[in-house]
This record gives sequence, structure tokens and C-alpha cells, in this order.
Amino acid sequence: MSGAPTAASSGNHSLHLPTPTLDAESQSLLQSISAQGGYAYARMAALAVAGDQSAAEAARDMAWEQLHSGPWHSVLPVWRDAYSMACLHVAKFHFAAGEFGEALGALDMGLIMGGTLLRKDLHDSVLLVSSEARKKAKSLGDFKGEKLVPEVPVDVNEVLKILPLRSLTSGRVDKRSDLSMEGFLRDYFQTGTPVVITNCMAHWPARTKWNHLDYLTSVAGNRTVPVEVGKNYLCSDWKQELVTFSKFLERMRTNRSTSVEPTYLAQHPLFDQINELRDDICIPDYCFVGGGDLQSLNAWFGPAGTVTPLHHDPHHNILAQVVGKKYIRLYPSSLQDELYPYSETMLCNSSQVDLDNIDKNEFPKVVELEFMDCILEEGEMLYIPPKWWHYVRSLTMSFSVSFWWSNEAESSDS
Ligand SMILES: O=C(O)CCC(=O)C(=O)O
Ligand SMILES: [Fe+2]
Repeated sequence: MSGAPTAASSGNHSLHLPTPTLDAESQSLLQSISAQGGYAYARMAALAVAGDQSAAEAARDMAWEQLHSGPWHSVLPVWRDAYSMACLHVAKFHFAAGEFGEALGALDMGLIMGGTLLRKDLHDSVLLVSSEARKKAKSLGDFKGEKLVPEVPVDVNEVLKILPLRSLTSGRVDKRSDLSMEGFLRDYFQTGTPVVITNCMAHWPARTKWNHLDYLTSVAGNRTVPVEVGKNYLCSDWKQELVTFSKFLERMRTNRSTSVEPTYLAQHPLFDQINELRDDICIPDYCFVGGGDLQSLNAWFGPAGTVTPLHHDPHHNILAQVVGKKYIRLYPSSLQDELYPYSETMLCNSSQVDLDNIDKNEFPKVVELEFMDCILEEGEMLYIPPKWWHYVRSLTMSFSVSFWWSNEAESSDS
């Protein structure tokens, strides 16, 4: 390996991506990969530095194979960094050729699947490519001020028809306006009780911006995001796809009038990937109650009719409803047997019960169980205590953000 990677030596574009800039780290990364048996990768990466585009693609494919060679947690972190590095090289060649869409696609894959070492390089490169792409000004579509969710009042009777049995008849979740930190700590956090908090998100830029298709398209249209297609992740026909944000928005608009399976951008750390969208949200102060550490921020964006089946998570959760409405049903964490969790380790936090179509013979205990539920309206946040079971159905086009956090004692438990 002769020196750290530099800008592309081929191509005719006058600008070069500053990738990867971490010369010393890049060198030692390649050494570690060689030490892990990745000689072929290191050779291809060296050829990529020397200007060979197909070597860059080959290096990326090799790292990709390593990322898919076993369960995610068993992948050596060095291979995730190796994947990012190869994505940076591939992007550099596309950029040099003026292929900005392809360059952004490669950088996004590095951000989605890659490690932490070269994240800054990936973000810097995204900025540069995006600004060049804007100069080329290939319009991503003009939605002429169209809103994601038009302001039509929801007919509660119509809504009830599509909700699971006994919805909104059992205990409703408390709704509290302007809830103080002390009130949240005393009445909900310490007692492990869900609550809907109203009047707490008016200052988020997202509240005014994200309902506009033109805005979303201009900040994220040509970015690649992972989406889920199918009824839900427990169904056999469910799959994941990578699409551009524009294509995803277009699919959501057409979904409005058809009965095709919804496409859902679910549980994706979108704000680590797209900085402009990160600037539109605010971390709720409630997340720091109890001395906790934020574990992850995720986006949940999709059309009406997406369903996240009954499951629980190990963390405290504030689910913030930015655009649209969702129906949410909650069962206490103490219920285990009654909700029939799957026995496989991977799915043991999910219930086998399909709340939309309960099989009363197979799951008799669930029928009469008490639960809490609510319709989470735009501008409201729901606190879900750790391990509380939740089922979520979007009633309109919907964009939510979840904030998961734990305090130290809890993180070491889970
Ligand atoms: O909004 C959804 O579809 C599911 C949200 C969820 O499960 C969570 O925030 O933990
Ligand atoms: Fe969840």
C-alpha cells in the first residue's frame, strides 16, 4: 500500500472529493484489514487510490460480503470501516464523472452500513456532492406546495372501523399539557406509566417544515434510504429495499388511492444520515430525566395504514408525532404469558398475537386483557416506559421520531 488514499486521478471534474482525509487512520485501517485476512481488499483499495474505478467497486463488494457473512453483531468493526472507505472511493469516481446521483447513493450506503471512522468524510462529501448537484439543478419534482397530510378532520367512526377490537373503550392514556420535568418524573417516569404530552413541540422547525413535499424533496430527495415493504416485519412477504427519498415520497402519494402494501421508512437513524433533517428536531428534555443517556433516535415515516405489531423495547421511549396521527395500544410490561411472545431469541420481544385479527382459539388469554390506548395527534409526544408492549397503526400519512434512552443501571441490565 503506497500512501494514503487521495482524490481521484481520473475523470474530468474539476472538484475532488476530500476522501478519505484521515490519512493516518486510513493507513492503519488497511493494515488492520490485512491482519484480518483482507489482503485482497487492501490490494483493491490501493488500486482504487491509483485511479482504478473497478478496483474501488470490487473492494466495496468484498467489504459488503463481509458485512453479510453472519449475524450483524459478529461482523468485525474494521469491515464496516472498510466498507465506508470503499464507498468513498466509489463516490469519488462518480463525482469526477459528474454522476452526482450515483455518488450520493454510494456515500449514503457508507453512512447506512459503514462504521464510525470515516463518517465525517462521508458527511463532508455529501455536502460537496449535493451542492454540485444543485448547481446542475436537475429538478427533483415540483409538488407545487402540496402537503403530506391535507387538513381534513378525521371521522372517528371511520377510524374505529379499522382499529383492533375494543379500541378506545378501555383505559385511555393520560394527556398532560405543558408537563413539567418534576411532574413527568414523579407521576410517570418513576411509576412506569405512559403519558401523552401535549404543547411541547411547537418550537421544532420540523413541525412547520415536514408537512411540505417540496421541502422534504429539496433537502433529501436524492438521498438513499432503507424502507420496509409489506404488511409488517412478522409477515413472510415482508422485505427491505433501498430507494431514493423522492421515489419513496412518490410511492406514498400513490399509495393514498391504491390498496398496495405500504412502504414504511421504519426505525431508521435518519438523523445520523441527513444532517439537514437533524437540524429540524429537538431532543426533548424529558429524555434526560433520571440521568439517562440517549441510545438512539429513529425516524418512522410512512403512509396511512402502516402497522408496527405488538412488541416491547428495552429502553424508555418518547415517540414524538411530527406529522399526522397514529393509534397506539399499550399493555404493561408485567404481561408476558398473556401476550404469547415468540420463543426464538430474535423475536422474543414480539407477540405472536395479530391484534388486527386475533385468533381467539390459539390466544384466548389476550381477549379480555386490560390495556391503555390513545390517538397520538400531530404535535404530541407519547412516553412509553421500558418493556411496555406497544402496537402502532398510522391513521394518516405520518412522520414520527422516537427517542430511546436508558440510565446506566438499566443499560447494563439489557
Ligand atoms: O411508530 C411506529 O410504527 C412504532 C414505534 C415504535 O415501536 C417505537 O418507537 O419503539
Ligand atoms: Fe417499539
